[in-house]
Order: sequence, then C-alpha cells, then structure tokens
Amino acid sequence: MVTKEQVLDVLRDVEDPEVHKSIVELDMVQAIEIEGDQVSVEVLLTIRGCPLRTIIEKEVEERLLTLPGIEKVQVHIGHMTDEQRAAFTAKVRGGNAPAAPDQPEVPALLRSDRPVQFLAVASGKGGVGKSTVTANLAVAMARQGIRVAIIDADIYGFSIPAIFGVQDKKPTVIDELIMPIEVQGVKLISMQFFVPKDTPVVWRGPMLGKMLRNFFGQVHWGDVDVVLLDLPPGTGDMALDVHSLLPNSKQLIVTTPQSAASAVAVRAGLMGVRTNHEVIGVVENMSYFQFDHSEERAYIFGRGGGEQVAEQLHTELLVEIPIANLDKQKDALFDETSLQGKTYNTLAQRVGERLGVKAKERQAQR
Ligand SMILES: Nc1ncnc2c1ncn2[C@@H]1O[C@H](COP(=O)(O)OP(=O)(O)OP(=O)(O)O)[C@@H](O)[C@H]1O
Repeated sequence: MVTKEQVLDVLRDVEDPEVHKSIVELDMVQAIEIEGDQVSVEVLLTIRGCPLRTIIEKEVEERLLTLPGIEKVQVHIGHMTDEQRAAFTAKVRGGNAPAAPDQPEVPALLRSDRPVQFLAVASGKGGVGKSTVTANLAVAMARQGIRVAIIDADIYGFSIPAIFGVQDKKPTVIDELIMPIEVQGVKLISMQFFVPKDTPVVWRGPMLGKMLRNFFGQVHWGDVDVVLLDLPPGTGDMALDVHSLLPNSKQLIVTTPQSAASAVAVRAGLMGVRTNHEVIGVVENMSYFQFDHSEERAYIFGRGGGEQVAEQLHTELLVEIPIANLDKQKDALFDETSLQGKTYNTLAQRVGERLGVKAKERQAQR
C-alpha cells in the first residue's frame, strides 16, 4: 500500500508556477488520505479565485496517478488562513521574514479622518510608463479634490522628481521628521531627494525595506486619502516588501499593447494577487496615436495587450492612454485639456471609485 511519504515524494516535484518552489516545501499539501487504490489530498491556495488553481490541480492529479496501484485521485482545493499565508510569504522570501518594523505603527504619521488607501503601481518591465502614469494619475486625483501622496520606491530609476520638475529640491527635515515636497497638490517623497547627485547608489535588499519604513515612519504626510507607490518594475524584493508592510494595499498594473510587455505584466500582477492584494485594474499606456483634430486612432504597437492582462488577472482595463508627442511639451505631466489629460481624468475617477475615496467637498469646490 502507498504511504503518505510516497504521496509527498511524488508531489515534491510539483512547483507553484508563480514562485517556483515545491508545493510540498511551501506546506500547500494537506490532509492526505489513502484507501486501497484511492488517494485524496487537499491543496491550500493562498487566496480564493487564485488564477493558478487549474494548473496546480491538474499537475497534482497527474503526479498522484503515477503512484503504484493508484487508480482514483481526488484533489480538494482549500484556502490558507492569514497565518498560513504569512508563513507562505516568509518561505517565498527564502525563510527571511521581513524585519519587524522598528518604528511606530506603519502609517502612524498618516493622519486622516478616513482610512488611508495604498495603491501600488506596478509593471512587469521597465519603460512602459509606470512612473508617468503614477504622476499623472496623482495630479488628476488631486484636481478632483482627493488628497494624494506619492512614494517613489522605484530605486532602479527614480523618475518621479524629474517628472514633477523638482529633482534638485531637498525636503525640509525637522529633527527626525521629513516634510514631503508638494507639487500640483500632490505630496511627494523619493529617495532621490536624499542621495548626493551623480553618486551611484548600490541598493541591497534590506535597505529597500528600511527606506520604505522610514518613509512611513518619518515623513510627515498630514491628511491624505490615497498614497500611490511607484514600484520598481518586476516581481522582486521590493514588491514583496510592499506586500508584507502594507497588507491592505491594492495594485494597479501598467502595461503596453505589445504581448511581451503584457506577459510580464501578468506575472507582476499575479505576485500581488497571490499575496492577497487586490488588482483594481489595468492601464494600457502608449495604446494608440491620434493626430490633432482627427478622430482616427492608429494602433501602431498592436492592440489588445491591456485587455489580455486584465482578463488574466480577473480585473478590468480601466483606460487606454494615447501616445504623446513629448517633444511638444516640457515635462511629462499632461495638460488637463489634452487627450492624455482627459484620459487621466477618467482614470482618476475610476480609481477613486474602486478605492472608495471621495473628494473632500471643500477641496472639490476649489
Ligand atoms: N503615453 C505616452 N506617450 C509617449 N511617451 C510616453 C507616454 N508615457 C510615458 N512615456 C515616456 O516613456 C518613457 C518611460 O516612461 P516612465 O519613466 O514613466 O516608465 P517606467 O515604466 O516608469 O520606466 P522605469 O521603471 O524604467 O522608470 C519616458 O520617456 C516617458 O516620458
């Protein structure tokens, strides 16, 4: 008769398709029962509606049928508790649980009469316009009376200060309290403000988490409704840090129409989904070109990438942002009346709805 050890042994080769570790090692295999020629197991997924469910289910079934004398298999899908998910995340990080926050409550300095919403803006690869989207979305939200801040956490290429034209500014520091820089109604903080100009900084894993904690703990944010986080591209450490530091943060995925960009965007989104962070939608950037005074759209990079990503992440494509002629304007913040500006207004409204934030009346009346 087959033993539980044999069952675990055949399942050891089944990897979680996202994190590339054995499902046995990740403690996803539970409740093994063997009776004659039948075996049943329970596989715990991180969240309900996990898009990887069918892939894992099928592979487990196939592996179990290779056991000698086993004719029937049953795979029950269960879902992890919060503690199991925390242990899972720690294992994914290679056993290094995130350092305990060595500062007051994470968003202690974020004061608000409503809960603050954190929205991480992520992309699979660089150059798709993630920072441009973060900046313009923030400005459009501010225009609609939402109190918004940006944390530039894209340590591989800080672009937020340059987009807002404040790369040479230095925030005021009072004792240990840092005042964010405010531009166009948006509060900004970026590590770029603190590193000497033209000095390359080699970022090591622990520094990233520390920087984020400092930004939460030492920056005087005042009243804000939404904090947008500009994440480095990909699914690396920083994304995991954000996920574990801000368990309630949500995600917005930026992609372009090309399929290569779309595939990696799905992976970035899945990282969030699997750590239980809702993806509120997808933005397709550089979707099409439209000449002035013409209704005609030229989809020069192809079509459908954003729609595809949204479908695979079980979310919606929120907007398609047209390609801009950036030579014509001095910075990457779009005028409210431009085609891009109007699209960002729509995006701000849709994001606001999905985060459940409403403009403060006094600000909306400005
Ligand atoms: N809709 C658009 N039309 C034309 N150019 C755009 C558009 N959106 C962004 N860009 C340009 O594309 C370039 C990359 O944008 P951005 O820096 O925002 O990308 P990113 O995804 O944040 O990249 P990275 O992570 O490498 O910083 C910039 O030069 C930006 O001005």
